[in-house]
Amino acid sequence: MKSNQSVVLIGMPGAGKSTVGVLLAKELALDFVDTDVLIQSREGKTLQEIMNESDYLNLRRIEGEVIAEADLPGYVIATGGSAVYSEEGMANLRRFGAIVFLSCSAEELRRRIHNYESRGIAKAPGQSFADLFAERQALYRKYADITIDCDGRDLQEVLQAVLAALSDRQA
Ligand SMILES: Nc1ncnc2c1ncn2[C@@H]1O[C@H](COP(=O)(O)OP(=O)(O)O)[C@@H](O)[C@H]1O
Ligand SMILES: O=C(O)C1=C[C@@H](OP(=O)(O)O)[C@@H](O)[C@H](O)C1
Ligand SMILES: [Mg+2]
Repeated sequence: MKSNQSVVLIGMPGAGKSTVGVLLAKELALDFVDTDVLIQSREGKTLQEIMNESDYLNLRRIEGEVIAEADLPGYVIATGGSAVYSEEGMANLRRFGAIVFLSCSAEELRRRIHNYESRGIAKAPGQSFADLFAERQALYRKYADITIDCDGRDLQEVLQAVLAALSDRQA
C-alpha cells in the first residue's frame, strides 16, 4: 500500500533536489512534486517572469504561501532553494515527513551552476554567491532531519545515500 509519509528535499540551487527527487519517488513508489511547478501553475507564470515583474522578495512570499498551503501526504517534495525562508511553509511541509538536506560545497555548486546571475535565484541584487551560500547554510541546517553530503557523488550515489539514511531513520 502506498505510504502517506513524504520526503522533503531542501538545499541550494544545483544541489539536485529536482533530479534526485524524481528518482527517489520512483524508488519509494511515492508521487513526486516540485514546488517550483506548483508556484508556476498557481501564478500562470514562470519563476523568471514573477521575478521580472516584481522582485525576489515577492517570489519568496509566493513560495511561502504555496508551501504553507500545500497538502502533500505520500510525496517526494522537491522544494526550491529559497523555501527555507518561510518558517510557516517549512512547518507545514514537516508535517508530511522527513526533511532531507542535499548538502554541496560552494565549490561543487559553482561547478554545476554557470548562470548564477541569470538563473532566477531569489536573492538580493548584487548579493555574492559566497554570502548567499553562508546565509542559506544556516537555514538548511536548522530544518534538516537528515543531511546528505553530495560532493563527489553522482546521482545514483546520492539516491542510494538518501535511501539508506531514510531506512536507518525508520529502523
Ligand atoms: N550528484 C550530482 N552529480 C552531478 N550533477 C548533478 C548531481 N545532482 C544534480 N546534478 C545536476 O545539477 C543540475 C541541477 O540539478 P537540479 O536537480 O535541477 O537541482 P536543484 O533542483 O536542487 O536546483 C542538473 O543539471 C543535474 O543533472
Ligand atoms: O534558490 C533559489 O532562490 C531558487 C531556486 C529555484 O529552485 P531550485 O533550487 O530547484 O533550483 C527556484 O525556486 C527559484 O528560481 C529560486
Ligand atoms: Mg529544482
